[in-house]
Amino acid sequence: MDAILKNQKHADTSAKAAADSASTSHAARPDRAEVEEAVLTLLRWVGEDPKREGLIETPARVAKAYAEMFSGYEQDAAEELGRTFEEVAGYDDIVLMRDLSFHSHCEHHMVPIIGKAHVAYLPDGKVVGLSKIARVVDIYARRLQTQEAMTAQIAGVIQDVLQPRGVAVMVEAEHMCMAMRGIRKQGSTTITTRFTGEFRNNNEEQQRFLSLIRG
Ligand SMILES: Nc1nc2c(ncn2[C@@H]2O[C@H](COP(=O)(O)OP(=O)(O)OP(=O)(O)O)[C@@H](O)[C@H]2O)c(=O)[nH]1
Ligand SMILES: [Zn+2]
Repeated sequence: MDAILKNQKHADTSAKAAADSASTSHAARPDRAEVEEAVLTLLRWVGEDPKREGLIETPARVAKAYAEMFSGYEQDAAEELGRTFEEVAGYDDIVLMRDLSFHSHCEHHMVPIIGKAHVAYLPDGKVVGLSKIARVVDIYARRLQTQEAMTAQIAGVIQDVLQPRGVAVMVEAEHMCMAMRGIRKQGSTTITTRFTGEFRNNNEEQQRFLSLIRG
């Protein structure tokens, strides 16, 4: 648990550093030409001829795709949750978003992790726009991840910023590094959970979350 928390802190710090450096200078990052050169090297590594017609534009396309798939380093999840509402007619029960699909990449092999996140919180006076929860999932997904760290990061930022009575996060995902290579187990799903506050301390609330996502 401590290790996950530390990683989470580390990830947030590095993300902040990346975001800061992105807004000030790109000194720490390679430029497009260097990235394209690296893709050329990979093409040669897999046995391709980078000069053949179909591959001429590939290094540029890969650089563009990576910028999109890893755009989470440029974004601040806490900022997304900054705008809250209090006018919800006293509603203070569970808010649950089920089946938020995401695509991420594992930090070990840089291949896809494909899955769904279920995120709930018990508001304490304020709620947040539903799309913001989905954005938080995407921000963390669009970084190199382990499923455990991503699960802890989503719960951590919602707890820190909204300060609800509790947060529950379940992530279900398939890791392509287990399906396409290595052990080659297709169709297996990894489930991770993180509970805070009442979801952690009150078994009934935790069971309610679990039965709602299964329903
Ligand atoms: N805990 C955890 N492990 C992950 C995640 N994504 C990938 N892995 C695992 O990370 C491990 C990396 O193991 P290593 O032995 O360093 O690398 P490897 O030789 O490529 O391992 P194999 O996949 O077993 O061939 C593998 O067991 C992967 O299945 C994740 O999100 N969480
Ligand atoms: Zn992997």
